[in-house]
Amino acid sequence: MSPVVVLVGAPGSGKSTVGRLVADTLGVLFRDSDADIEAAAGQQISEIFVEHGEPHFRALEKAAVKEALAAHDGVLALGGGAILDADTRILLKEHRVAFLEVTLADAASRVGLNRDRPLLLGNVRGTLLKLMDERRPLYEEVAVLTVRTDREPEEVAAEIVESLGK
Ligand SMILES: Nc1ncnc2c1ncn2[C@@H]1O[C@H](COP(=O)(O)OP(=O)(O)O)[C@@H](O)[C@H]1O
Ligand SMILES: O=C(O)C1=C[C@@H](OP(=O)(O)O)[C@@H](O)[C@H](O)C1
Ligand SMILES: [Mg+2]
Repeated sequence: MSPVVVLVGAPGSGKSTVGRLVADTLGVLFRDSDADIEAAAGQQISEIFVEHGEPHFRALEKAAVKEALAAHDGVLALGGGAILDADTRILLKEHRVAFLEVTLADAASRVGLNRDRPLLLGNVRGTLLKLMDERRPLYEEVAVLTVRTDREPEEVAAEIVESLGK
């Protein structure tokens, strides 16, 4: 079993939003590694960060991604930092991965409006800039497709569906 497509990209690139649209279009299930982590831990991501720290969150994330890659055959959205783990990147090489590319301005305005992201507390723009610079090579390393997101989520989803030949 393998996901139809796996979405990676920075926070605010639209992985969760676009992933759901792609799944709806294809008539398959949608899964989000962040939601899996929250369900397994019985805590929100922000609570996990505060109570147990980022390394613990990353360990939960690594296990959640491994499990979803092996057991899910719909659309899978990962958290923005999942690709930081080298073993996860190796696993992703066996999958169809799409990188949702986002500008700093778009990411900053989208996460500013949205639910809490513990990593971005404080200086949202500065943290996003650093994180996007550091991670871009990792997103590009695992992706077979790069999709621009400076347009409506429906258009982003349509390009991904088209790339799948469906
Ligand atoms: N292409 C887009 N254009 C405008 N807003 C978007 C787009 N994609 C996502 N959003 C909005 O940005 C916010 C973050 O989206 P989300 O899917 O949670 O991103 P991610 O999972 O990559 O962090 C949400 O409020 C969502 O509605
Ligand atoms: O970029 C990151 O390190 C993170 C991104 C978040 O997911 P989204 O990319 O869906 O916001 C979530 O996994 C956690 O807050 C850490
Ligand atoms: Mg998300």
